[in-house]
Amino acid sequence: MAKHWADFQYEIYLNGLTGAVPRLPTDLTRLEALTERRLGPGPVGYVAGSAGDGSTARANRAALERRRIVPRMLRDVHERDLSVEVLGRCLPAPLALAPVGVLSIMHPDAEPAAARAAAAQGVPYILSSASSTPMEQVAEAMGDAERWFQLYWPKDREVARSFLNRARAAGYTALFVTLDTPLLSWRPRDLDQAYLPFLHGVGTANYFSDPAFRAGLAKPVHEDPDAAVTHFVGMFADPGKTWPDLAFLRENWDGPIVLKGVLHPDDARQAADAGMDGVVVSNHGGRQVAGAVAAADALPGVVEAAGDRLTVLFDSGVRTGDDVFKALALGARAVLLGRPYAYGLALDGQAGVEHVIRCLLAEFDLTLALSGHASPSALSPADLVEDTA
Ligand SMILES: Cc1cc2nc3c(=O)[nH]c(=O)nc-3n(C[C@H](O)[C@H](O)[C@H](O)COP(=O)(O)O)c2cc1C
Ligand SMILES: CC(C)CC(=O)C(=O)O
Repeated sequence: MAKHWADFQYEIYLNGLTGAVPRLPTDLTRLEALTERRLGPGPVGYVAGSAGDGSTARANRAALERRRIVPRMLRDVHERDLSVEVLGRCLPAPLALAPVGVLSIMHPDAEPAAARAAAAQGVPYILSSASSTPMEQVAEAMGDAERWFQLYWPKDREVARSFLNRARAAGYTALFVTLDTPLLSWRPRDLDQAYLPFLHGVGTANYFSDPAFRAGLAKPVHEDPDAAVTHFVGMFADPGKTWPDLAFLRENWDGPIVLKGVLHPDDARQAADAGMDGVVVSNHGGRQVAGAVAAADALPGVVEAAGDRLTVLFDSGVRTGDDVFKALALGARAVLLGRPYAYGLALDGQAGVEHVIRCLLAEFDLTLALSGHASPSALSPADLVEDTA
């Protein structure tokens, strides 16, 4: 019998018999406000902020909220199985933790704590290139859990090649290449605080520990950290890249490659033509293009264009179990969770991230069952209506 994530609900009530209540709210939309009170203005602005006036981040939520579930009754939901196949792996639920860099500004235990939480719950963790901890150390923290690596594609080919070699050697099996960040967007919350973690050396661990990166420095990092940061800023991304450049990644990575940040159906077709394995429909949580299409509104078009040539994943705005339901009903195979787990980490370290995962999946499991479905594969757009009021 598959695990019933909804059992967490009963566990909470049972614990209540001894007077215990959850340390964090079970409504994950409340975590941001709590984090705002806990962290300094720079870090909290960085994680909670988005591009421009925040309209894309708001649109992400609105596009999910506008879609309403139409529950069905009397359909035997006693036994449920939330498992899905993603990139050739069987996942226990349609969820992975999105790559979120610089987690040490949230909590000193940073990426290893998030990775341990994901591993404990059996959920894949996608480690960011811009992590505060080198990829090898995070891999160790994950034990034998599924490891996926996110690449910010460096301008320097040798550094890119070195990252891919290191990731493979450390046991990462799938590569997520983020396309929507060739430049950092206009982010007023960060600009008003004049705060960018990288300039404080945070998020540079994979670079500063990389032999190919270090070969480009006149002096060792510890002798001239400012020069190392400048070198990092110069090579972090390359706005000159185009579709044919993907051949380099295909030649240097033999596992699945997923392009993150795809919103247009034609880009999905190009991804498939370039031999990619999947796409993440994402607008980076509203952090890149202010005024961009909401991710949930872009999802159906990408799903149609992808057909059976690509695995389609989704992120941007997922906060609740019903958001997961809606993304899957619109055609995503699984969702990536972003800010909520970073807030869980900020508020309660590894335990906070585990709490977030368990709440989200318990709520999803219950939403699925109460809507008359026993597995994610049963969902379709017909389970939703659009609230046009
Ligand atoms: C603080 C922060 C750091 C992020 N760092 C990365 C990153 O290093 N690589 C990446 O591909 N996406 C990064 N993202 C984007 C997430 O992977 C994901 O697309 C986004 O958080 C989803 O939106 P949501 O937070 O509204 O759910 C970051 C997001 C946040 C909030
Ligand atoms: C721009 C990156 C370095 C980190 C990131 O993805 C983000 O802050 O959204």
